[in-house]
Amino acid sequence: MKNSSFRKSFYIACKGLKYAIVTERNIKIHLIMAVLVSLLGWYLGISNLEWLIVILTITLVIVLEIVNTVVENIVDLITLEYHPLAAIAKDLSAGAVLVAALGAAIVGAVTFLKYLT
Ligand SMILES: Nc1ncnc2c1ncn2[C@@H]1O[C@H](COP(=O)(O)OP(=O)(O)OP(=O)(O)O)[C@@H](O)[C@H]1O
Repeated sequence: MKNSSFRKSFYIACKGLKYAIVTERNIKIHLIMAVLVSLLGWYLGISNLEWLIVILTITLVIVLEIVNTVVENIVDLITLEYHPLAAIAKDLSAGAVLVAALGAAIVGAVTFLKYLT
């Protein structure tokens, strides 16, 4: 019973991830960037600690992009009419992704530049 419920939760989570990847252009871009950054990390032989930081950073950006999609869908469910609060909610959510992406760019620069110079 518990196993079957865990399997169902896992299936539902995978369905959500599939939806995000199929419908969200930005998530596709983040995933392609994640693969490229991982290949670069492997090529340059970055340390275990650097891998941890890079993986956490990639995870943070992708998780926030998924949460941004959640916010957009909930706002659209509440109203498709123009509403200033809808704009604020969506803009804040997009702002959170931007902060994480800027942080990721800094992490990437600090981690990789020393191997490339
Ligand atoms: N109901 C609304 N009322 C007011 N402004 C809105 C509304 N829906 C969207 N907006 C404005 O349009 C912007 C883009 O919203 P939209 O839902 O189109 O996201 P998107 O362009 O699909 O984002 P992403 O590219 O991250 O998927 C929002 O950040 C907000 O400023």
